[in-house]
Amino acid sequence: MAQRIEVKDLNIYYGAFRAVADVEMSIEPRSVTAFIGPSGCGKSTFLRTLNRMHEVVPGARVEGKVEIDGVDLYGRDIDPVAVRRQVGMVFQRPNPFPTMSIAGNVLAGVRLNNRRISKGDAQDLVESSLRRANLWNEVKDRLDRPGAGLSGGQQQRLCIARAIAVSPQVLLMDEPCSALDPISTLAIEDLISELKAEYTIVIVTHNMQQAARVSDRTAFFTIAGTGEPGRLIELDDTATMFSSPRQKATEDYISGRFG
Ligand SMILES: Nc1ncnc2c1ncn2[C@@H]1O[C@H](COP(=O)(O)OP(=O)(O)OP(=O)(O)O)[C@@H](O)[C@H]1O
Repeated sequence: MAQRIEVKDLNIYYGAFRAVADVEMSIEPRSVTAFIGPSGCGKSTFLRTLNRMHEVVPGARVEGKVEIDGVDLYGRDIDPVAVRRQVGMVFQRPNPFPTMSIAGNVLAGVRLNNRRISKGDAQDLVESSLRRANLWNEVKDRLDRPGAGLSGGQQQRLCIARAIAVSPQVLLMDEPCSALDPISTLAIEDLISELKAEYTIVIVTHNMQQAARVSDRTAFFTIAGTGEPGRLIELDDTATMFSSPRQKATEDYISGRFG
């Protein structure tokens, strides 16, 4: 299920502004890759190009290639909606549909994709997705209650259940724990470590300890100054990045001297 992502010579624009320049990157399947770097260096922008969410912003565009198992997501015949099904996304703030039931939330993506599904299959999918998101035991007796009735951490696991219910190959997470308390954060981090057995996971985080805890590989981005594009400076095994980075800019950032 998990797939390799190859980014080739990618430049990302908002209108005339080049927000991210010249990214070359391989993202390994069945692993967690963390994006770190100072505010404004383009981590979220780059993440959103990996499932074609970037182009939802008027005037936004990319040059270059993002290949998933050799297929360019920006190829001429590629349907962006199909890409977003293949590459799921979890956002900073948990965003379940508040009045929709817990079960309805899990099935929301499947229904949006117009997939016909029998009642029995729907129940099975709700259970299996919630189990994989480590939420089943907490909600199994209230599946028909609104998603908004859950705690923030539970809502975020519900969003992860919703994302995995459509069987994506890749999961993108944009600061998925930044709105959560430490206990909920640990629950999500444990979940990420479990899910990487099946998915290619990419996570943007401002929390260096979190990058060190959950990721196998870390990519450091930075900007030279205001108005300059963000650039990928270094990508390596997380243990190497945090113990002996090759670039001085990486060392300064992770040791707290910059950013
Ligand atoms: N919708 C947009 N329209 C125009 N410019 C944008 C838009 N979104 C982001 N940018 C610009 O693109 C650059 C990269 O922003 P982005 O949010 O990707 O950085 P980031 O590294 O994720 O930052 P943070 O860590 O603060 O979330 C910034 O200069 C930002 O102002």
